[in-house]
Amino acid sequence: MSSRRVGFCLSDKKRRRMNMDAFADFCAGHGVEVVEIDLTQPLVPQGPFDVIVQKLSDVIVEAEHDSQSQQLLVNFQSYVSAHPSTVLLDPLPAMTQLLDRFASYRIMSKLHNSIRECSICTPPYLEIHSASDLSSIQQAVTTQGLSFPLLCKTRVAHGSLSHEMSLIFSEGSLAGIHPPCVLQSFVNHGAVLHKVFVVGDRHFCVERPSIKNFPSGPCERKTIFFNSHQVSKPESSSDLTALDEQMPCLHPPSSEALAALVRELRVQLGMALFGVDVIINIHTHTLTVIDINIFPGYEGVPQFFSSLLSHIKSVLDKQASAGAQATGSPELRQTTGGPSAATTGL
Ligand SMILES: Nc1ncnc2c1ncn2[C@@H]1O[C@H](COP(=O)(O)OP(=O)(O)OP(=O)(O)O)[C@@H](O)[C@H]1O
Ligand SMILES: O=P(O)(O)O[C@H]1[C@H](O)[C@H](O)[C@H](OP(=O)(O)O)[C@@H](OP(=O)(O)O)[C@@H]1O
Ligand SMILES: [Mg+2]
Repeated sequence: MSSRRVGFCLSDKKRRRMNMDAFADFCAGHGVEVVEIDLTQPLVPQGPFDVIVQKLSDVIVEAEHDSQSQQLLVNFQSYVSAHPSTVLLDPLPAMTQLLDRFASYRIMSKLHNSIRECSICTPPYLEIHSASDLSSIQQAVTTQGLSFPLLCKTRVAHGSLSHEMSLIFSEGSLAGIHPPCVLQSFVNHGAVLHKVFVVGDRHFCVERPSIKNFPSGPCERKTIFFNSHQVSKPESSSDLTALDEQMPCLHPPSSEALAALVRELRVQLGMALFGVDVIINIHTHTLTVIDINIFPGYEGVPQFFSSLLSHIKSVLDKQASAGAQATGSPELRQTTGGPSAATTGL
């Protein structure tokens, strides 16, 4: 197999977190050249690339209000459009939709009906688009079937501010929310989170600390403000994650249910690199999906490098055989190489 060239487009934080230099060394040993793409320089001289692995979420979010970031995004998209044989992991439109919790929660809410072989659900949630009077929010909470405690999360699902959230215990405390945001019923799950990390057709489930159980229903308790990275990182340990009373261990999610969930999400999202956060409801024992992340950290997945390289190779092999016909439209070839992933304009 001639040397394959893989470009990486990551924020500095992501590049360090992922240890991209170590991944480049790992790939070099397998005949795959990994190079870092400098978005601020012309892309053509830096290419060509067989595959580009990107997490441009920072640039996409900043492009909303910053012309320089918008130009970087336009340059990148122009390069990708002009090089249809370059496989993008993952396509920008697929990634962009997950930067908006309104969009990702709509996808999550349909899983219950699209996965028939097992029981998977998502907590009731409510989109709060703009500041509204308290009574209409309270009314909507009731009519949408949400139950206290409620979690309030920002609409933007990426970046440090997106991890600042609150646990709300009473209707009166809803006055403190800052739209645009989502309200989501808190589900007691015994302070154990199951992080499912997806890399192409492989997935890995890692157990993590999580928020403790709370009495169901409204109560006169002050809102708890927290950062999600304080409660569900491997080392997270606080009053918020320590159970107030012992409870029997819950069975982890069944491998069949996780496989069905990942299979469905890979088709729905058209992505190869994503994470799904899953909890088990302590009352119903139902597998409950609470979050989807783009290109997560894969902490606790020692197989990440080998799985990513394996996926890159499989995508390129498909590209090579599909290139033989070269009849598919360029857009269809700009996918993750996964199941008939559809791409839509940015
Ligand atoms: N509906 C819910 N019921 C119970 N606990 C929840 C719920 N939603 C979130 N949590 C808890 O809050 C934590 C953070 O929530 P969430 O994953 O939505 O935030 P996030 O910032 O997107 O996290 P990350 O990006 O690190 O995955 C979860 O790991 C879990 O401990
Ligand atoms: O783009 P961001 O910074 O929001 O991406 C986060 C992502 O939302 C998750 O919080 C990841 O954590 P895990 O789900 O535990 O992997 C973060 O990974 P990390 O290794 O950087 O903590 C992403 O940054
Ligand atoms: Mg999460």
